[in-house]
Amino acid sequence: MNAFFLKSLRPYFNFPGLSLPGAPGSGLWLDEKIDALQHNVAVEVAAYLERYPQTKHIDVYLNDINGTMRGKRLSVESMLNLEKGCYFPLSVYSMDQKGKIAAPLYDEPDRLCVPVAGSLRPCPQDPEHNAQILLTMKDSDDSPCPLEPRVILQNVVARFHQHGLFPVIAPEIEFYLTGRGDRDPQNQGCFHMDTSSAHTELFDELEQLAHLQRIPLSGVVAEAESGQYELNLKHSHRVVEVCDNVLALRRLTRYVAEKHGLQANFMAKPFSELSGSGLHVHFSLNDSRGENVFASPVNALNSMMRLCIAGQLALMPASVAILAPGVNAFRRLRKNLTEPVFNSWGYNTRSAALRIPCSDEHNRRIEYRLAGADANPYLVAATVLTGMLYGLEHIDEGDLPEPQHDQPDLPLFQQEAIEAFARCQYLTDSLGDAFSEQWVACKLSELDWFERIVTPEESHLA
Ligand SMILES: NC(=O)CC[C@H](N)C(=O)O
Repeated sequence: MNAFFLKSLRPYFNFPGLSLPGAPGSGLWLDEKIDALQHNVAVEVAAYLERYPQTKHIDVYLNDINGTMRGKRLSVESMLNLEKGCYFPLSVYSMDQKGKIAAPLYDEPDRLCVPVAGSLRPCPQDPEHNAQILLTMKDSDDSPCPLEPRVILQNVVARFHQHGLFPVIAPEIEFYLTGRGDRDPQNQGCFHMDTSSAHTELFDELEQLAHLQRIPLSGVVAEAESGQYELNLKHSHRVVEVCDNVLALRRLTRYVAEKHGLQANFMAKPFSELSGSGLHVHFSLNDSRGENVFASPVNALNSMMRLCIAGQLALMPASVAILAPGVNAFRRLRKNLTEPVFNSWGYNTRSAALRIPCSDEHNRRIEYRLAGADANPYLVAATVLTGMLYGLEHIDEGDLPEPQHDQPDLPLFQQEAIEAFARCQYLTDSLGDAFSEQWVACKLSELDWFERIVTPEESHLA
């Protein structure tokens, strides 16, 4: 990390024992290192098979750039050799939302994919007989694959860790339950307790399976619209793992809904007249002792927090292309009371993209509300954290904005958002050139496909 980062960090936050550059030798850093060393896939498999002796199959999978799981089901025998990994084509990371290879890579090479330690768990479908494990792809020289969103997030998080800072995140994912004719007719608005009880069995099963999969689901809330709900995940400094869990939870929710004759819809704007669905993420920063660096009175937010807010705002126009991954996500970014159309920050307001929720000082955090429920959580976290790094590295304290609305201007159409992303070298460098090129190619290909479709509504216009 460059000297500039250190220059801007030092005056604002001096915690004892900070040794730069490199790892502080204690606290959360060590905690994660010890954990990684203790994890051994062969040991994990043996313990799993002891606990689930009836296991017949294992799903091995990668999460692609759109957050779609891609993998295969193997027989239980393959579990015994799991640590050796298996091969998938690199083009898994060039696929668009429809699974089409949008940006062909030279030679279509296969790459070795190895299991992510600690990710072996029962599959939601028939957990006694089916297991699942997340894979991570290696590049040709055995280094982590730069096109993999999980790796991209790991790299961004590592930039904080090098300086003894530990991002903490807590996601909230909105979705609609649809199916049985119309949406749930009993809905009586936000937080209505009887609304969730209309689906008691479904949510009970979701909770049980989430527990089985070690997904720390901390709440289910009825949202503003009929049939709309929000799933809350517990905050954690294991940022990458939290994002693994968001994707596992989306899959789990779809599965449980289907079992109950319904569909879980994670589109950002499934119904033109109703509120959209967001992936809101709460961000804070811990020091190596686990203390929240943002802790400060609400009317006097400290400089670290204000620099992070300013950085997030500065990079927001370029970030939209990642936070809104398709045309549908842009339909959500329109004027409405609660969707974050005001590209701004504010206290306790849901119309701002960055909201400072009510909390005590020690839980002070930024809720980043712009991403759609369909966004890839690894990329959302990597992008928003890059904004925070930008603030810490490049923004002067004198430039910190007061709470405001309608600043900065956001690109509200996908084409211009993609262009703004491609122009922002700080963000494309942070996510990696190879990935950024793939993303632009995939998104342009999806947009091209979409714009060729003639909708029935158009015929009424001629
Ligand atoms: N309760 C809320 O915060 C509503 C959020 C809104 N559904 C969105 O799309 O972001």
